[in-house]
Amino acid sequence: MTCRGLVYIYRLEGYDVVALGGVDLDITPGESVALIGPSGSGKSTLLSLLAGLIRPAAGRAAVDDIDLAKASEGELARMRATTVGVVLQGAERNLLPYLTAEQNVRFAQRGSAAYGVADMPSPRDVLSMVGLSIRTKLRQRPGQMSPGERQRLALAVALAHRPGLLLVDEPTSQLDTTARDEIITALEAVRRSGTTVIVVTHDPEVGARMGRQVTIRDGRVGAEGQLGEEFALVGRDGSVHLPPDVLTVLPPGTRLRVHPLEDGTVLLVPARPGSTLQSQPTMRLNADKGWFDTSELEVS
Ligand SMILES: Nc1ncnc2c1ncn2[C@@H]1O[C@H](COP(=O)(O)OP(=O)(O)OP(=O)(O)O)[C@@H](O)[C@H]1O
Repeated sequence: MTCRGLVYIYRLEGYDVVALGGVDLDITPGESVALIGPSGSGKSTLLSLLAGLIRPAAGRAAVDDIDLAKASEGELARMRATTVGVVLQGAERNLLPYLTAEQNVRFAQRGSAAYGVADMPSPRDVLSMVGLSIRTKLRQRPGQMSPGERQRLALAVALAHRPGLLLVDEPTSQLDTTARDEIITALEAVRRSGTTVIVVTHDPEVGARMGRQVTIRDGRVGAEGQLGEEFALVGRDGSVHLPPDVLTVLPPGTRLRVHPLEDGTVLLVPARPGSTLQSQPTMRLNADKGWFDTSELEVS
């Protein structure tokens, strides 16, 4: 999955909302990625674009070999039936209320079979991956299930055709910690099966359990985390989104002097009148590793 300079604009009467202002992102097969970031930053919009539910206003987005800007509606519907599984926010939106759990999965498989997908797992196997394969659960309708079970059923429906990419929007909102942990366990099982997982989440625990965390801020990729370490990214235009803790020291609008040092470190020093390195907060960039080390922030 690749995005280059991806832009999306909601056109409202009288004004436009730029939800994505140039997203650059590559996700390789088998990765599990959490899209995190403040409310309104563009996470759900990015997920909807990757699902082919809305079209980019500019830039490029591709899932496998499918160009999401150029593909026809039919090609996008085929993509969702064959290679991508989508779980929209709110489990109920993904389920048919009058069908049992097993029938919901079977119904989704019928849709994929119409597009030529063969060799799909049995509904029980799919439901087993999300921990819902006991006999009583198979026969329950969504309305008879707990909120966490409904959410896991929505995951199963999205996984029914064994997609290579699973897109999930806020799977744990309004769930208690037990139900949340069961969702995380299910997502980890999906990842282990080789499916790429992209999850929009506000839940730090879900974020931490995905292999990679991508922060979306103001419609762009703001920072990345991996193995507990946060990375800031230099964009294609040379801009850098600073992590929130750094922004408290170097707020938006701060003019910076940029000092590349011989050891590969770059110092960012606020250009205040009469400032010296000793009297100003200084940000240190490690050019070799490409990250900001916030622990080296010198505030004197
Ligand atoms: N249907 C819509 N019409 C107009 N503006 C919208 C619409 N959906 C989202 N927006 C705006 O686009 C921007 C990005 O919204 P989006 O829902 O993608 O953010 P988000 O990071 O997913 O937020 P949240 O975490 O609250 O779900 C916000 O400014 C939002 O108000």
